Amino acid sequence: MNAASLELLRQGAAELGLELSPAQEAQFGQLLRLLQEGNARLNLTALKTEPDIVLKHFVDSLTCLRGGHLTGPLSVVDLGTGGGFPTFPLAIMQPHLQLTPLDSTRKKIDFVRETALALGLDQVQPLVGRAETLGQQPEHREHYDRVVVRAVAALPILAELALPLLKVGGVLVAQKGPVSSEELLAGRRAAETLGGRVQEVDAFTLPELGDARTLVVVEKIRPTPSKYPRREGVPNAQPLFWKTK
Ligand SMILES: C[S@@+](CC[C@H](N)C(=O)[O-])C[C@H]1O[C@@H](n2cnc3c(N)ncnc32)[C@H](O)[C@@H]1O
Repeated sequence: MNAASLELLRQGAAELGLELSPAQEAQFGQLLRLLQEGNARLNLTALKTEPDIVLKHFVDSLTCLRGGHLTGPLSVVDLGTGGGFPTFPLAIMQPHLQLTPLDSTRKKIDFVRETALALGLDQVQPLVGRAETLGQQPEHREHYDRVVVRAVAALPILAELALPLLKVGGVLVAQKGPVSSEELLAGRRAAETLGGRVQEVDAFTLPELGDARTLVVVEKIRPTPSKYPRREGVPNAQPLFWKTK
């Protein structure tokens, strides 16, 4: 990683109250290189330049740590991880998290597995599958302390995909762009139907770029009714309390 990009990473982390050790800086440098190589083969991300990757993937992912919901020895599913975000920045900065990056696309999970191995991140255990299916399987349903999700779907869809995976007392941390009042209302209603309650809506801007972001935190307060999640594709096609596009 060049000196200017490293400085962007340090500043972005500092805004979140984080200081990178030399070992963590080296891991981010290696991640950058592996992502650029992987991208040439697999088209994992539209972001190609170093500062773009550093700000829009690394620093952006670290903002999931706002509010302190992702610290300590917690089991965390990263639902729809794609090329490994926010999993990798979280794993580097919070080594006590037990992370399960989940994606329905095998080639993405293969990349995440190889990259975790190369970075020595043993606490990252990737999984191929769809959240709708896993959410109905006893070994995954109501099994995790946290679900984190970045850039996957509208809130009512996320609520249906994520809340069944959480233990009662667990928390969904959904990182999104700007959230309209309509989406938030639908998200609140969906969360209530699924055993959750919106606990916090944290609107902020990304360091350096100023892009709008929202962290929506949903606590699971009772078990999810057994009919949720509905079968594959239905949460997206017929979102609870939300119009389809
Ligand atoms: C836009 S990408 C976001 C990737 C990553 N979270 C990021 O921020 O860069 C959305 C990812 O979610 C995955 N996905 C969407 N719906 C899913 C589901 N129901 N179960 C598992 N993965 C899903 C897709 O395969 C895709 O890789």
